[in-house]
Amino acid sequence: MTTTLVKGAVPYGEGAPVDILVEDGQIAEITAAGDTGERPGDVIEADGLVALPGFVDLHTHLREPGREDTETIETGSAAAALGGYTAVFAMANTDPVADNTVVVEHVWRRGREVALVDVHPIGAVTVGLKGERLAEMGAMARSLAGVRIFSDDGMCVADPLIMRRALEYSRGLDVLIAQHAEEPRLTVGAQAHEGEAAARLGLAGWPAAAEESIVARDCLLAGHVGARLHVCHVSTAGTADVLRWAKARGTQVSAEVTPHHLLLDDDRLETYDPVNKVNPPLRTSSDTKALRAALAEGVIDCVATDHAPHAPQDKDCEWSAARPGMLGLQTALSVVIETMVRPGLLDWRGVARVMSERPAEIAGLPDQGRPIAVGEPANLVLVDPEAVWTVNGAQLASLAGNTPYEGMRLPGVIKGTLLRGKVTARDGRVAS
Ligand SMILES: NC(=O)N[C@@H](CC(=O)O)C(=O)O
Ligand SMILES: [Zn+2]
Ligand SMILES: [Zn+2]
Repeated sequence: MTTTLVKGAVPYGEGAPVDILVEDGQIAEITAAGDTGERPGDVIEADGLVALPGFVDLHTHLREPGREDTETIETGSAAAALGGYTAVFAMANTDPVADNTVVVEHVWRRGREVALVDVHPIGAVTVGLKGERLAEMGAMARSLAGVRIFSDDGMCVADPLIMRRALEYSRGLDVLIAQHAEEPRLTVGAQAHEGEAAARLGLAGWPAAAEESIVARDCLLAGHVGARLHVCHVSTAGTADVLRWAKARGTQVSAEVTPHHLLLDDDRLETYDPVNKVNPPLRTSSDTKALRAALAEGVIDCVATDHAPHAPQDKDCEWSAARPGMLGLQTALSVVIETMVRPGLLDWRGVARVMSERPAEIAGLPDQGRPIAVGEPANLVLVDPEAVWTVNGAQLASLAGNTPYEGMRLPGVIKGTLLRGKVTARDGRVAS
């Protein structure tokens, strides 16, 4: 039997510190700090640390297979563990695309071998992400990988009839379609959010309505066929309004926002530094404000990183040639503290809700996002809420270094992550 004693942590940052005894992957005892006698096994000194359920990321790009020069399942899993994650969903836009059982089973198996975080492959909705023919969703759902989320992320399922059919199948299979909402006809050649900043810099604009119109359409389609829908990386105030309306009329829709869309805005364009290029683009400061409010309110259900590693040659080039995307796994919590906890929009219970509980519920993971209570799986993250750190892309576990937070001082340091009782990260190092 493996035993770990977490000493002096404060679950959800509420009340008196406790000792949490973990045995065989489960929380076996919770007692007032100091009351637990000598125990054999590992001890984690967690005095004053906030204990939260391990985070669940519904949107991660791990780049294996195909771009192992930028991230592998192993390096991405390390970044996830260091970021406090105990489960991640790996997007299907790999090379080859995860549109068949061979690829999703590879990702699943490799994730198990690395064993730093539960890696759940997302299957593609359409063959090759082309938006033309549905992929074999049923076969992927029934495979060893047990795929439960399907997405063409990177591309929008733009054809309304294909989207309708996908939603109908998803209902029958009890899986979830996650849409990258972007009407492609409205974003041809687009480089940045369509607004003042892009106009001044002469960058082709990416209108908010390209996102909002697809979200509205998909909510109507999901309601019509009685399916669930998940909206990836919500980036505009208008999308939050559409979601509020759809939820009020009973649509089964959930949505995520990325840390970068909560913190950064199109003021960043002034530098022309492609590290700030991302899809959907950084919007205006009034959008970030509306997204924070929508997350606090529950109109946006959760935070997902859209961790998108890119090689230097694909990022350190002229703006129009650069690939969109930014790293996110190791900075997500700090950005959520900065944008949501410090301004008083969320307390630690709220952080647990948006980073762990809601994503686990949306994905249907029975053993993640669970309460910190006796008998529950020991998926835990220990956070020093007062500590501050300086982001350095080269020191992050990802193979790529494209963080938009380079040099920024951010609050909140992750001191430990436990996956079913096994320590996966401790004091900034991945457990071997
Ligand atoms: N977010 C991004 O800018 N890029 C993602 C694709 C995506 O999430 O749409 C990627 O795969 O690089
Ligand atoms: Zn996307
Ligand atoms: Zn993505």
